[in-house]
Amino acid sequence: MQDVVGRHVTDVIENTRMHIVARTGKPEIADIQRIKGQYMIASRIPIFEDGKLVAVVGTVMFQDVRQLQALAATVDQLKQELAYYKRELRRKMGAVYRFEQIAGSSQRMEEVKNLARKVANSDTTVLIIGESGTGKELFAHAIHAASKREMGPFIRVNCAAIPDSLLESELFGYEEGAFTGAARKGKKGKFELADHGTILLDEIGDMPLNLQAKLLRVLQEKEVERVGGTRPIPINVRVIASTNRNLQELIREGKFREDLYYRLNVLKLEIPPLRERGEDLQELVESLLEQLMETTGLVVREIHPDVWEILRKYSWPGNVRELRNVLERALHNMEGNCLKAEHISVSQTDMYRTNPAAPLTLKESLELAEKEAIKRALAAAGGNRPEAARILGISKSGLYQKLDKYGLS
Ligand SMILES: Nc1ncnc2c1ncn2[C@@H]1O[C@H](COP(=O)(O)OP(=O)(O)OP(=O)(O)O)[C@@H](O)[C@H]1O
Repeated sequence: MQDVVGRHVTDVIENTRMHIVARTGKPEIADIQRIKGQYMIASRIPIFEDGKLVAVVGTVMFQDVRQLQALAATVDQLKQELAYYKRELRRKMGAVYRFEQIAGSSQRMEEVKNLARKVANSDTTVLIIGESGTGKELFAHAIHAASKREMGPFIRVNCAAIPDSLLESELFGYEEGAFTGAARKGKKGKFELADHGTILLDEIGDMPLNLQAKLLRVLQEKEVERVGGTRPIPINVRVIASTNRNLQELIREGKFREDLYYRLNVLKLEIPPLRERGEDLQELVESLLEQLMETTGLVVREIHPDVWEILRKYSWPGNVRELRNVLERALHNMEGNCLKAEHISVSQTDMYRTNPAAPLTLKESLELAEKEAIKRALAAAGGNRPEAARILGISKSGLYQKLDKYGLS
C-alpha cells in the first residue's frame, strides 16, 4: 500500500482509465479491463464535492470475465426455471387462457382483443358483455394472465349457479358460529381467496339486489366483511364482471342497481356473437379441432367442402361453445379421418337465420314457418303445451313430436 501512495495511477494499475474519469467526470460502469493477461469487469465512479470533482473510486466486480459468463449462464437457467414455474402456477391457479389462444382475426374481434390487451395491465374494473358461449370467460382469463397479477389467483364465481341464500357467504366468507346451530368453522370467501389476484363475477346480472348493495360497498371500500363478522378485512382484488343479460334493461326493471353498473362499467368489452363474424369461422374451427384432437385422441386430416357450407349457413345461437360441441360430436361420428357433412348435426331451423335472403327449399321454408307458429302459440299459451296444441289445431302428441324435432322441448 505504502509504495503506491503518491504515484500516478497509470504506474500502478495496468490499462487503467481512472485518470480519464478524473478528467471527464463521467462514470464508467462494468467496463472490461485487461490486467495481467486476464479480463476483469471494473467500474470507475467520480466523486463530487460541492460540484467539484475531488476523487475517483474504482472497483473490480469480477476478477475474471469467465465469472461473469458463469453468472449469465446461471441467470439464464433461472429465467427458464422461472418461466416453467410461472406456467405451472398459472395452470394451477386456473388462468389457462392467454390472448394468443383466443381465435378470431375479424376486425371486430381484433378491436376487442386490442382494447382488452391495453387495459389488462392496469387494475381497471372490466365489464364483459356478450351472448352465452361467445368467449367472455376466455377474455377474463387472458386479461388476468396479461396483468401484473398473473402470479396471483384467478377466482371465478358464477353468480347464477349458486343459490341466493349461499351466494353471500360464498363471496364474502363467514365467521365461526355465523350460522345458528351449526358448529361450522369460519371460511374465507371468494374475495379473500382472490387477494392479490383477479375475481371474475360471472353472470353478474343474476346477482340478487341485497348482494349488489354489499358488492358495491366492497368495491368502494376495498374491504370485505364476513357474514357474522365484525371487522372489515382489506382486500386487493381486480374485478372483472360478465353477463349475457342486458344490464340497462335490468336497471329499468329495478333488478340491477344503477350505481353498481357504473362502478363495474369502467371499461366495457363487447364480444360479438359468432353469426356476426363469419370470417372467424375457419380460424375457430382449426383452433377448436386442434384442442379436440388433443383431448379425444381422434385425428381429422381433411374437411370436406360441404362441411364448410353447413357451418357458414348456420346461425350459431349457442356461439363458439355450440361450435365446439358440434365439432366434438362430429369427431365421434367420423369413421375415417375425413370430416364430412353427414357428421355435422345442427338444428335445421336455425340454418338460415344468418342470411334471411338466402334461397330456401320449400321444405325448409315450411319448417321455418312451422317452428315460428309453434313458438308463437307457446308464448300465447304462457308455456302451457295442451293449450298451445289447441291454438295450433293439432293433437298434443303431434305438438310433442314437433317440439322434439325442432329442439324446442
Ligand atoms: N375465440 C375463441 N377461441 C377459441 N375458443 C373459444 C373462443 N371463444 C370461445 N371459445 C370456447 O368456447 C367455449 C365457451 O367460452 P366461454 O365459456 O368463455 O363463453 P362465455 O361467453 O363465458 O359463456 P357463458 O356466458 O355461457 O358463461 C369455451 O370452451 C371456450 O374455450
